[in-house]
Amino acid sequence: MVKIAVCGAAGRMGGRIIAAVREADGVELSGALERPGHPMVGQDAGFNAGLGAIGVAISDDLNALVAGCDVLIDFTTPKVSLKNLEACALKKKAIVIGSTGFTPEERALAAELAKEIPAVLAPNMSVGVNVCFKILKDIAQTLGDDFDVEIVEAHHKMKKDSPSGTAVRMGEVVAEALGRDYNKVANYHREGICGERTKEEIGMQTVRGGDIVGEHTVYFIGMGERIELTHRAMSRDMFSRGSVRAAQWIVGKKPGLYDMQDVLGLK
Ligand SMILES: NC(=O)C1=CN([C@@H]2O[C@H](COP(=O)(O)OP(=O)(O)OC[C@H]3O[C@@H](n4cnc5c(N)ncnc54)[C@H](O)[C@@H]3O)[C@@H](O)[C@H]2O)C=CC1
Ligand SMILES: O=C(O)C1=N[C@H](C(=O)O)C[C@H](O)C1
Repeated sequence: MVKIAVCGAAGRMGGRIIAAVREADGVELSGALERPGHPMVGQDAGFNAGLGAIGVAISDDLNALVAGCDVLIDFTTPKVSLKNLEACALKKKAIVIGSTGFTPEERALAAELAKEIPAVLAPNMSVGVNVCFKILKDIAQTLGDDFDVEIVEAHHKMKKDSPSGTAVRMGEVVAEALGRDYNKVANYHREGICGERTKEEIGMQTVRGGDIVGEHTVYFIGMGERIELTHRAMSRDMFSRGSVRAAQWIVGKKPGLYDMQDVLGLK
């Protein structure tokens, strides 16, 4: 039985992950964590999961929570996730991180810390998006430089980071397939007389509003034809089920930084 602790327990994802743990076989919820001072600290973790009382109180004691689990699932913020990664490394516990908005420097720190423990870091834990990551590489390589690439993502009005981690990863996959450096060719901002589009750039556009769960479209725009690859999430439950699947997979693996394509065997 894999013991899973959930960090960000009062969050939009935290509640769904707690529900997914309770529904899954072979795992149990060993703890739920929230930031110190959060109003739900001390309350039953089941309430945010829509389950009623499940007998697990939300704690703010990170070290105790890590000590009591086999793996921590963390959907919070990059800075919090890095602290949790450090805490898990100290206690040799596995971690699954879904947080997005990492800077390249923060991603490098995560990779360094993951030399001590097995860790999954993935901007999107749905099967569908990870299949998209796989086929985007083939589409980009096949079409080559004659098609302009633009990525548009849309999310709910509460999302704090932009563009989404999923959109960035899609851009990275396409850039790598085309022999480009994503950080050099990503274009996040077009305003005023900005000149003609260059062949190499990858346009990154963001839509925020309402309760959109998560939508991503990659456009391959040629002269006279266009290919569009779109993924639409209608529920957070495929992210939460994916995170539990990652948690079951990562326990016992060799130290290192893995992603959801490793978990799903898509590499
Ligand atoms: N990888 C994936 O498949 C997905 C990733 N995400 C990402 O997950 C992150 C969280 O998303 P949401 O749940 O919508 O956000 P949210 O804001 O609803 O939840 C985050 C929770 O973390 C808590 N938190 C903050 N500091 C903490 C600390 N020090 N210790 C414990 N808890 C702390 C907050 O109080 C909050 O309850 C975002 O970065 C989002 O982009 C969201 C959905 C899917
Ligand atoms: O914040 C969200 O909600 C989501 N964030 C992830 C991202 O930034 O890619 C994944 C998903 O799109 C939902």
